[in-house]
Amino acid sequence: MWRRVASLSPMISSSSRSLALNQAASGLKLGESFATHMINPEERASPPKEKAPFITFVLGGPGSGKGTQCEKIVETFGLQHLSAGDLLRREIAMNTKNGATILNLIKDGKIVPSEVTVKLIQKELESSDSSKFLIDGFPRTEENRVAFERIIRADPDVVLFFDCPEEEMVTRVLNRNQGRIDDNITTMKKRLKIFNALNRPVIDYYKNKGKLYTINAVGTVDDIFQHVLPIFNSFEQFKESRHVNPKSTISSSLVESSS
Ligand SMILES: Nc1ncnc2c1ncn2[C@@H]1O[C@H](COP(=O)(O)OP(=O)(O)OP(=O)(O)O)[C@@H](O)[C@H]1O
Ligand SMILES: O=c1ccn([C@@H]2O[C@H](COP(=O)(O)O)[C@@H](O)[C@H]2O)c(=O)[nH]1
Ligand SMILES: [Mg+2]
Repeated sequence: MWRRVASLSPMISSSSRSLALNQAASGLKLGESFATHMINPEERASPPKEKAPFITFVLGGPGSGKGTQCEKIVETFGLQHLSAGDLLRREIAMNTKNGATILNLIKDGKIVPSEVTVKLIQKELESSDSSKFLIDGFPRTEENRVAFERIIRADPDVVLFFDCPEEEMVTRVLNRNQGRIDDNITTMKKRLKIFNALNRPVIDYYKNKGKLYTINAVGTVDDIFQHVLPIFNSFEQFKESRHVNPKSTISSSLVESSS
């Protein structure tokens, strides 16, 4: 397990410094991948130089296109995609001790207890070699958000919100055809209610923190991705990692940032 470290390095951004420091202290795989060099005895007095992970939360209503856009972000910028819904569905498929409870909650469009979801995300973060993550469909509630901060001890660097009209989301979900237990009109109505009641306050929270990028999620997949590109391009660490569409530069007026 990661453990807390009291002193904070000025080399690490406030957003994710606890995660990097805790991982570095634990000697776990993720911590190793963030370390920029091995520490020799002369360097022990210097502040640690571990790089904090870059965390993006991907929010939006059911069927707004989060997963679809995440695939494109992964292709272009190489972040690791962690879909909270997929992690929960994997618990069901593997028939774990929480599987049956999770199935009933998802069937009903309800939110799985924070502790369960955050622990699944934590396991993925800890076992990953990546330092850049897209956390898709999480946090769903203010309680989820607080639990993530408490357990992972990190904040997102960027929050994407795919803003899509309800009728469009309903059409997309009902046509998805991937055999999801919650892709039916009854569950969809419940999911929309829960999205408006519980997820919108999270979106507002990040808007007030200046971390929210609202993207108009209507149009073709490629059109929408053109709104996503400039967001990642504006971060130094992604300029180098682009391996698709290297010439594509899009006016920042296409995207509305609250920052
Ligand atoms: N821009 C788009 N135009 C039309 N259909 C789309 C668009 N983007 C995604 N879709 C389709 O809509 C459906 C929902 O998309 P996706 O699974 O990416 O949404 P999501 O936000 O991840 O949904 P959920 O929250 O239910 O997981 C999929 O069948 C996908 O192929
Ligand atoms: O953080 C989360 C994410 C998801 N759920 C439950 O899973 C379904 C489907 O999630 P998708 O992100 O749309 O794949 C969602 O309706 C919730 O029931 C969750 O509880 N917590
Ligand atoms: Mg999805």
